[in-house]
Amino acid sequence: MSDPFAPPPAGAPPHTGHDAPQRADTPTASPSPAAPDPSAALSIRGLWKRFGQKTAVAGIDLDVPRGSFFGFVGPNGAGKTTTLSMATGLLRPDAGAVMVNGADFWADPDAGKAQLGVLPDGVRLFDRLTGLQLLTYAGLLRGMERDMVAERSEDLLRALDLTADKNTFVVDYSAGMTKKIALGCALIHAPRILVLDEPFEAVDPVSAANIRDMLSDYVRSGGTVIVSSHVMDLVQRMCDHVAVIADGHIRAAGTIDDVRAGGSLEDRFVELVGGRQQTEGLAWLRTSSDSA
Ligand SMILES: Nc1ncnc2c1ncn2[C@@H]1O[C@H](COP(=O)(O)OP(=O)(O)OP(=O)(O)O)[C@@H](O)[C@H]1O
Repeated sequence: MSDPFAPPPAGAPPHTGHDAPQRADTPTASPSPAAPDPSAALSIRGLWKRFGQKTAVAGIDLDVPRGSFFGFVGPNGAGKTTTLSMATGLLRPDAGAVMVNGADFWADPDAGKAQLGVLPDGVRLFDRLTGLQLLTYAGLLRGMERDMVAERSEDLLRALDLTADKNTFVVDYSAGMTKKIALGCALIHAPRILVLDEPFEAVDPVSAANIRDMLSDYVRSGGTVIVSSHVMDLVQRMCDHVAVIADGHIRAAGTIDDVRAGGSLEDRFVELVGGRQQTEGLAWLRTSSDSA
């Protein structure tokens, strides 16, 4: 049997790990430096995704150690959501390999998904359910016993400060409340790996601190958290590992201390991705230039 993770021979179309159609403009994968790491919670090799002419993810390699609190950062449009979507079964890669806890994810996505709790970006929920009903639905969908679902739902509602709103329809939740109930749905089956796209966006500081504590506790007990965020200070304080992505390429990855190299993560991020404007800015926006 051929090695499913072997890079394609030179000139050959990239290995997809599944039956994705090949396009003439699909990039030829550059050989990855090594096979995926089976000891990692998530190991990615040569992952590609194109949308028309736009290359969103350009053949990245990434290892997320088990038991790590892993930050995934990058500027707008860098490829974070696309990468996380391909790593969690929401989007089929054009090429490349994804290994979750040592198993080829795209060879058996259902088995992979069972190990993951996912908070996707732009989450679409069944919002005509109440918060409690939505958690119950998520738990039952994961094959959990009804008693356990009921118990964990109450625990989650308390931890997320949503108990008072448990019988409110999700459609009537604020953006932050919606984010929190979606997070609850990702947690209810106690997965070994959590993949959270911008979990703190729109969440108030007290709830965010509670969620951080909950996630830190989860990591201490052996779970792995992968979290995308734009808030460098938060990532620096909360995570032990980080990867920086820009233009679909990984610019740096490793422990927080390795990546920030003595400075702040924010300064290092700006250095790695560039983009600070040296121009005069928007002259017409200054109140002093009132030509109107
Ligand atoms: N379904 C799609 N169709 C076309 N282009 C897409 C699609 N999804 C993503 N892209 C493009 O791929 C690139 C990467 O997008 P992605 O959403 O992965 O970035 P991101 O790092 O998550 O950005 P942000 O921080 O703004 O959420 C962007 O240029 C985006 O416009």
